[in-house]
Amino acid sequence: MLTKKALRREMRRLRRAVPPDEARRAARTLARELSKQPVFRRARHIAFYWAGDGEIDPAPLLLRALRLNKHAYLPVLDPLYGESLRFAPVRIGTPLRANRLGIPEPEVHRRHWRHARQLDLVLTPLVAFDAQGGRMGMGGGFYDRALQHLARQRRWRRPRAVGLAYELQRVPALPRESWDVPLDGVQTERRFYPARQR
Ligand SMILES: Nc1nc2c(c(=O)[nH]1)N(C=O)[C@@H](CNc1ccc(C(=O)N[C@@H](CCC(=O)O)C(=O)O)cc1)CN2
Ligand SMILES: Nc1ncnc2c1ncn2[C@@H]1O[C@H](COP(=O)(O)OP(=O)(O)OP(=O)(O)O)[C@@H](O)[C@H]1O
Repeated sequence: MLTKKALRREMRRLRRAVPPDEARRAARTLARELSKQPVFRRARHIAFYWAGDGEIDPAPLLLRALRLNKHAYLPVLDPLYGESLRFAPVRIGTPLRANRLGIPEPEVHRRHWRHARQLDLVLTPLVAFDAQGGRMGMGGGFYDRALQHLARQRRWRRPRAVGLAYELQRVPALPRESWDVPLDGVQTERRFYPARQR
C-alpha cells in the first residue's frame, strides 16, 4: 500500500501530466456539469481557487458564475491569523498578486474578506478523492481548518463543500483522519459524486 505521502506525490504527477487541450476540455465540461447541480444553482456566494500544479481549472465555472450575477471568491492566506484561509471577492479586472506559496490572490482589502461559513459553497482543489466524500489536499490542512465547523456539527449547513478533480484522481478509499472534513460531493469532468447526506 502506498503511504499518504507517496500517494500525494503520485497523484500530483498524474494531474500535471494531463495534456493542455484535454485539460481545457475537461475544465469546460466540469463547468457545464456542475452548473446544472442544485448545490451550484442555489449558491450565491461561491469560493473558487486559482488553479496551479495541474489542478483542474475552475476558471470557466467562475466566469459562468459571474455572468449569473453570483459572487465569486478566491482563497487568501490571512497573515494575522496564522495563515488561516479566508476568501476575497474577485471580479473581472480585480488585480491579483502571488502569495508566499506562489498562488495568485486578489488584492482586496481584508474588510471585504469572508470566512468560509459566510459562503454558500466552497469548491476545493483535490489531490485525490474517493466516492464517499474523502479528500486529500496538498497537505497543509488549510481547507480542513477553514471548514472544521462542518466536521463537528451536523446542523451547520454553510458552506456546502464540493471538491473538483479529474476522474483519474479517484481512488477506492482514502484513509480518514479525525480532522478530515467530508465533502458534500465531488465534480469531475465525467460526473458528480454526491457524498454526504446532511
Ligand atoms: N490552487 C490552490 N490554491 C490554494 C490551495 C490549493 O491546494 N490549490 N490551498 C490548499 O490548501 C491553499 C494553499 N495550500 C498549499 C499548501 C501546500 C503547498 C505546497 O506544498 N506547495 C509547494 C511548496 C511551496 C513552497 O513552500 O515553496 C509544493 O508544490 O510542494 C501549496 C499550497 C490555498 N490556496
Ligand atoms: N482542524 C485542525 N486543527 C489543527 N490542525 C489541523 C486541523 N485540520 C488539519 N490540521 C493539520 O493539518 C495537517 C495536514 O492535514 P492533511 O494532510 O489532512 O491536509 P490536506 O487535507 O491534504 O490539505 P488541505 O486541507 O490543505 O487541502 C495535519 O497534519 C493536521 O495536523
